[in-house]
Amino acid sequence: GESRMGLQGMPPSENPEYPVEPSGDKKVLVVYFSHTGNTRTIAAYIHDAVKSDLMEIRTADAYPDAYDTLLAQVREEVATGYCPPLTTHIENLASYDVVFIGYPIWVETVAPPIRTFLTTNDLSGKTVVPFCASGTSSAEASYRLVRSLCPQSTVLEGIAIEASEVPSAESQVQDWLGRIGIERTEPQGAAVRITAGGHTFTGEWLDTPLANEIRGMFPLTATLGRYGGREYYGTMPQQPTDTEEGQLRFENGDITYCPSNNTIAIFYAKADDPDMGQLTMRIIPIGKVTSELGVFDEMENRLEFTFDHSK
Ligand SMILES: Cc1cc2nc3c(=O)[nH]c(=O)nc-3n(C[C@H](O)[C@H](O)[C@H](O)COP(=O)(O)O)c2cc1C
Repeated sequence: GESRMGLQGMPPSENPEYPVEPSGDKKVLVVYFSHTGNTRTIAAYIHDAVKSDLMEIRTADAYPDAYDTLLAQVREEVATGYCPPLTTHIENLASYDVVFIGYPIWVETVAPPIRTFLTTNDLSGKTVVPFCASGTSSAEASYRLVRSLCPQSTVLEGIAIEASEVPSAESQVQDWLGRIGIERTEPQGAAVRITAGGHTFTGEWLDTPLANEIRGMFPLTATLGRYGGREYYGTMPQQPTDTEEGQLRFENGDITYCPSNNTIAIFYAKADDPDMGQLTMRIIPIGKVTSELGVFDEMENRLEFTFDHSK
């Protein structure tokens, strides 16, 4: 997809990675400042867990590396409420619904570049989520500052991770995202309805070239027979052309196409069975049955199945 952010003064390697569709119908941005990389690592955990854009905030003047010099400068900046100029400019900030804001705790509060970011950008009406890397300080004062700098935003519970914990904190971050209700929602495939022997199943169809080609044949009727106590399969009424290589494993519920013998199958059981969980012919997933799979065990061994759009 197109990159949705305008960047100035940043090398190409710093462009946001994988601009992808956001979580659910919300557009999410993860923006952060990091001096020694801990906040960057947490930002990556969030970016991996949530469908978001990712952007690092850079200052016009780099902070010194020497700790004492840096500490003296940061103390002064925090005491005076100084806003260091940034080279990062997010052109379409308005289009985001949720903005994660990451920073190291510096002298008990938000690192000054974030003060600049929150002062120069309008986040009103958005959901703002603070996250930070810290030493041993509480992050509460930093959250208060975030709330006071975005009074018109909904500021959610933040997370603070101690520097030494950062490398092993991915699941902690995922738990927190679940707690605050921001989780990745997988894109929903097209809803389909499958009927056989008086039963109706609901399912999702994938958005792949092959799956779409087969969906174009709906209503698709085929006679499928039970095999191995795990699947119903049978020959397709027409042969699709847009095939891929396929795979030798399946999940229960998978609706698949097998190019070697032009068959469609519904796998309903035994994905974890040491013998029957293995395939000898490659299959390509095209959809998934989302309703109760136990029904398949009780149906006749040979049946006419109809795949159609859900009405
Ligand atoms: C100048 C400076 C001041 C800091 N002040 C604090 C502090 O007051 N409380 C704290 O818990 N950690 C403090 N730290 C530690 C950082 O919050 C911690 O190392 C953090 O993981 C750095 O994140 P980063 O790697 O993203 O820059 C300070 C670090 C620096 C460099």
